[in-house]
Amino acid sequence: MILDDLVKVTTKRIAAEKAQIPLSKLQAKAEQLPVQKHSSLSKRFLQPGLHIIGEVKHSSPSKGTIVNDFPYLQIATEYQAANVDAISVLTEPDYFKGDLKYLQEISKQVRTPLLRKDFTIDPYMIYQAKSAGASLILLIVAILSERQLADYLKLAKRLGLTALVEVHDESELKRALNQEVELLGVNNRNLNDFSVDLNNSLRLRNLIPQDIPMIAESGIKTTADAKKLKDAGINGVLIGETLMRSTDKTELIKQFKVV
Ligand SMILES: O=C(O)c1ccccc1NCC(=O)[C@H](O)[C@H](O)COP(=O)(O)O
Repeated sequence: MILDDLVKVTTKRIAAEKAQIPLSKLQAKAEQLPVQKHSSLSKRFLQPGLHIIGEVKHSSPSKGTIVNDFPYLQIATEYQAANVDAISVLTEPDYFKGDLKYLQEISKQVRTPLLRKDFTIDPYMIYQAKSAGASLILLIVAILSERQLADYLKLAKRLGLTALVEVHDESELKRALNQEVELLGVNNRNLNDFSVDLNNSLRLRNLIPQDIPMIAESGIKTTADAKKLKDAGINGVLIGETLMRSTDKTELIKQFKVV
């Protein structure tokens, strides 16, 4: 399965990065940065309306290269001007052509909260996210043990980061809800065959307490998709490919916001 490969390459990459910048040095840097008031971000997603997380995504395992031209700073600036609630920045290099430097540079240019979109499997990556200017990190339940999930949630909280905890099915959701989760993402993409089914989000919404904001992730193409999700009580959508391929991202975001 693709997640196994992603974990493998990420483990190797992080080992190499630790050899370049030791954990102690990164930790010292991250811990001296200001801690934002915790949980204000997740609460924001509970406010009325459909919240939008726009993704800066160059490539993906399911689609290959999505766009040839990738002016990531310009894209993030456009997302901010269109008033997205957060910007997801892919930093995984091997399958998504992402880079931590995109996050670092974007954080210097925009004030919108940034999600470090990567396959978090080591606390080192959480310190990296904080140091690079992220406000949110992604924790994918499928690739974490109970212990890791609990420890990473605790570390994120201590650093003032909001964790978007991602699940794909009922059993992962159950594991997530055993923890103190403040923001839940439901991925509509089946990572075995890459098929996308928005019903995944619709089905799981009913099993998630109303006070935990839920973000539907992947495969959102049209305003009709977004409306269906909003009408089902879903608080936000994370949109990558559709925005990346759009020649008028501002207008498209405007349309998604008013479904
Ligand atoms: O996008 C993929 O092909 C993919 C494959 C394996 C693991 C994760 C993958 N995507 C990560 C994401 O969560 C999406 O980038 C995000 O939900 C946006 O999806 P989309 O709007 O369909 O680009």
